[in-house]
Amino acid sequence: MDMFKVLARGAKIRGKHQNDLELFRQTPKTSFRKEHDLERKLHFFSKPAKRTVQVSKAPEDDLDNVELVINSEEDAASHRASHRIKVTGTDLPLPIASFTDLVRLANPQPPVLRNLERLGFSDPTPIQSEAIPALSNHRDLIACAPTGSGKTLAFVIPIINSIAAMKNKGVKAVIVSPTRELATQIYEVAVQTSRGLDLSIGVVNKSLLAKLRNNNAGAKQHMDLVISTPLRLIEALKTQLLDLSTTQFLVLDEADRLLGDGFVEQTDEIVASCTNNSLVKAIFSATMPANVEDLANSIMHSAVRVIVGYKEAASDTIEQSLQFCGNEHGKLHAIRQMLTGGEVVPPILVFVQSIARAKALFHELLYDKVNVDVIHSELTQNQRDRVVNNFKQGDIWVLICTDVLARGIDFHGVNLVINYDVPQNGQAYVHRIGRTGRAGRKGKAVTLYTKQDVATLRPILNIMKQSGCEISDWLLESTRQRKNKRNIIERDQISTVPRVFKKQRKRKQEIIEGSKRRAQKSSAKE
Ligand SMILES: Nc1ncnc2c1ncn2[C@@H]1O[C@H](COP(=O)(O)OP(=O)(O)OP(=O)(O)O)[C@@H](O)[C@H]1O
Repeated sequence: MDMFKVLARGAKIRGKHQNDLELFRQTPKTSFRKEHDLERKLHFFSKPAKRTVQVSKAPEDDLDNVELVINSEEDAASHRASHRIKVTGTDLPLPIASFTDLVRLANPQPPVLRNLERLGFSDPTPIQSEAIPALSNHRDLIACAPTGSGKTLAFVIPIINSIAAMKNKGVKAVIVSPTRELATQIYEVAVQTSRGLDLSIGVVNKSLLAKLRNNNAGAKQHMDLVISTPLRLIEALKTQLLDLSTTQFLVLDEADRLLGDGFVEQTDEIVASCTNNSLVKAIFSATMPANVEDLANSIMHSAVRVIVGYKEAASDTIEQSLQFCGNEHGKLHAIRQMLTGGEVVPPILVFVQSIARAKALFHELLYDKVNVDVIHSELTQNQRDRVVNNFKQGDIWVLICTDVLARGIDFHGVNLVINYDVPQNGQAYVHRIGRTGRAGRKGKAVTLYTKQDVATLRPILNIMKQSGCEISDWLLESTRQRKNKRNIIERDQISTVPRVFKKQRKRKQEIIEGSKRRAQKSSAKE
């Protein structure tokens, strides 16, 4: 079947692509293990089989009889070695090897176990195996694990377990994320995990703020867990609609973004608003530069530090490649070839460097009748939500985006990420390509580059090399020779209009403006 037709707007999807669509639409109802038996060797999601109690046998009844897998420091060391987990800190809690091991932690909530089973999750991922006991033991935490390795549940499970047992009033836990899309996604995970528990959970957005404003003073006492972007949270704090003086848990998701330029002052303000002496602070990300860790350590007390795999590495379920396209025109040609040549299977995410370029590429691909949409921060929140939902439903096959979707977003079954523009740095690269190859699934990522980009490829080549990709010597050599200060590249516009016509147009424009100026001058003299 011609992929051009498959990608065409409004196309009916049949035959071999039906399966891809199903995977894309699927929410994880069935056991991840069952679905992906062939992929069990992938270490981020595999574990030695040694359990005696299954959650499926009525979790509440089994809780007293659970035989723990990890009972000693030796067990812990072998678990850590087999999953490439490095843990440092003092007085470290033992990891858990199954969700039923939650029983040995403070305040296990049977509904949480039931909910995890319903979601098809029986075993914690490596980051969950360490973060859940650390946070349940009220330890500050620095956690770095690959994209798509389950970091969200690593903080949601212990928070839900803990706050469900707290009797005090006021906001008990706060999760901060850099974008609203991610905040909404975390909210959905928290709601699914806490079904059956009497908890009030909310995303801080305009409608929640309006509700809090219209309610009587008691309203704020009913928020147990709030999830928010920094700006909205600060708005809520400044207008005294929320008060974090009773908060016990503060999680910064995508912490290197929240503690980096653009957000650090706001994050600082939020940390300062959490005045409870027993506040537990945790930071999570797939990339954790040393300066971010230093910053985090300055506000933490004897933190547990967990690194799964290598810091700042791409997930090893992603097949990475580079494609040289000469110039900007070549890139447009290459993406057209890819999307219409039948080699790539949707759903596909395409990252570009700016909003203007996102819009321009969207119009070019629309012209090719590709089933494509675009998302960026100039759209209203409703428009953004609609685009995200359409992509999740499989109604859109190719989604063009800026870095607004680069972090955290968990679209199921994205087959390919195309970096139409080379990302600005290694971290952006790791997060962008991490939208595929999630939860043990395989994915592909291709980065298009031009002659102009070669100077900036170094960090990406390093990440690719670390993942075992073969990089040609000439490319390594050419990036070595250049000064690699990453700047945003001034690129030619994305357009099919040939350069010669553009020049003619420009010349015509200059002639018109020149004659306007001359006319203005002579009328001024008169
Ligand atoms: N224990 C588990 N077993 C199987 N799948 C899981 C488990 N925990 C989480 N998942 C699934 O893994 C996927 C990725 O999880 P999540 O979005 O939390 O990744 P992440 O590590 O936060 O990624 P990113 O760094 O991109 O934000 C989700 O679809 C989630 O449902």
